Amino acid sequence: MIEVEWWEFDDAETMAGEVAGDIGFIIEKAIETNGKAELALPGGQTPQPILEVLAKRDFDWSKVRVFPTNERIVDAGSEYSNFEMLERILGPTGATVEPLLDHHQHWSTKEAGQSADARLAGFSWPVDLVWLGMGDDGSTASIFPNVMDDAINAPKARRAIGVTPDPMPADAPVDRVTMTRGALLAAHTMIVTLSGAQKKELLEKAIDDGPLSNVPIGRVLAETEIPIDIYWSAN
Ligand SMILES: O=C1O[C@H](COP(=O)(O)O)[C@@H](O)[C@H](O)[C@H]1O
Repeated sequence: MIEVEWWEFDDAETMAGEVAGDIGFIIEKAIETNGKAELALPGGQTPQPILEVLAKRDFDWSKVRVFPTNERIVDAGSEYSNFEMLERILGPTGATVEPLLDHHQHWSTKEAGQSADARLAGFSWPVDLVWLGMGDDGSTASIFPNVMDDAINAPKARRAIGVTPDPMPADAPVDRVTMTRGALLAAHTMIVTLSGAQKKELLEKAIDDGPLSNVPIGRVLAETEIPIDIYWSAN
């Protein structure tokens, strides 16, 4: 049975302060211990207010490297890019924000996955933090329900693969690259952030179903060997 602790908040703003505080502690400890901090961060809406609070903290940001857990295969500057979002919020701090892809190249989905895999080899595994979000369908990073086998069962050494979602998510109908389950689990600390009653119910069931879960977040969390903190806000 995995070890999870839920932290519940009335609103996204209160949650942002708490999560940013906890991530700040992880960064400080990592810099103190190893002289650097390496963090895998989610895309989507939920992380943005948290990152905005975190960006106001006064670390030696030059020792912090972050990268997205997943990315949309889009041109440089696209509003769909998770890297662009991280760069916009954390770039001004002086942290190094690493893309999973060279967005100036025109990759096939498979090539994009291979390229992301090669880029991820440049980090020190396990990384200090893997932070996950969750979609309405139980997806996490860009591991989607109907097409999750390759990411869930990837060879241990494979950290990223290309993904064609089926169906395509309406809010960003493009192919992706995602960290594999093996890479997502290679972390000193793992947290999940989400909001809304429907997602809470879905995640509780996914955790209860464990390795038999039919949604990606359940299949990923079922294999964790470290305690997981789950931060949830009602809205
Ligand atoms: O598309 C994505 O969405 C999920 C969930 O995002 P949210 O807006 O519901 O918080 C996110 O975890 C993933 O990294 C992102 O690419």
